[in-house]
Amino acid sequence: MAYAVKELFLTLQGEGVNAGARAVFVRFAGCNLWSGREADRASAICRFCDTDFVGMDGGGGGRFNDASALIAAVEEAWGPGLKDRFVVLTGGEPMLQADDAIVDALHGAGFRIAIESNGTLPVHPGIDWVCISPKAGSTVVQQSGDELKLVWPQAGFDLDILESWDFSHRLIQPLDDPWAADHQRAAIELVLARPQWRLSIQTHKLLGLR
Ligand SMILES: C[S@@+](CC[C@H](N)C(=O)[O-])C[C@H]1O[C@@H](n2cnc3c(N)ncnc32)[C@H](O)[C@@H]1O
Ligand SMILES: Nc1nc2[nH]cc(C(=O)O)c2c(=O)[nH]1
Ligand code: SF4
Ligand SMILES: [Mg+2]
Repeated sequence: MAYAVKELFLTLQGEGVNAGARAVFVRFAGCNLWSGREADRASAICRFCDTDFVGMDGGGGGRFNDASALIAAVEEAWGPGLKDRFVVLTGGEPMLQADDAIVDALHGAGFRIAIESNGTLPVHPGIDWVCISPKAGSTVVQQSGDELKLVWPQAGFDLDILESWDFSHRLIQPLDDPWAADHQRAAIELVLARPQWRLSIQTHKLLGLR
């Protein structure tokens, strides 16, 4: 199978429990909750996306004709060293494209694989670190994993129900938009009221990382 990748780059994981870790990011093109076109944003299921995932024209992006071509690009981005290799599959929605061939090839090259997914598709069982970020108005079928990362505020979620899902870590990530300061305060209030949750800050934005 061929894979459509918007961009592929080495950075530090900015969010969640693994924040600060060196990682190659593979941003797959396309999402099932928004077309990515601004004209469609207001009618999309997911309306607050901070990411351009349309096309294959970003740095390191392109069409990769098979898994070995994609993994070669991931290895090249990682650089020298076979230990502690770490890759994050994101997008867009990575579960539209992440398949056995990619998971097997990345594991074969010694990578620990994390994913950032909206949870509307079952996550590949071979993935080592599953981060699910649910979106109001979608049906979340992947209700287990390593971290549940809820962008906040988001109307339409019952936190008692989310707390019953099977995740090792629960994080609240303030919505980044023109009212971010208000959302940060709301997120802090939520964590102060509900100790099962922790705050996730998008540190790459603060640090000027990609
Ligand atoms: C761009 S998404 C790609 C992965 C997948 N489609 C998803 O939504 O989880 C990566 C992460 O950014 C979060 N995110 C997107 N837009 C955001 C925003 N405006 N503020 C804070 N987090 C945001 C998502 O919820 C998700 O956790
Ligand atoms: N540095 C960095 N960390 C991230 N964590 C999740 C990201 C994403 O867009 O999925 C992201 C991203 O785009 N950059
Ligand atoms: S589900 Fe993820 S990639 Fe898709 S529009 Fe929402 S935040 Fe963006
Ligand atoms: Mg991002």
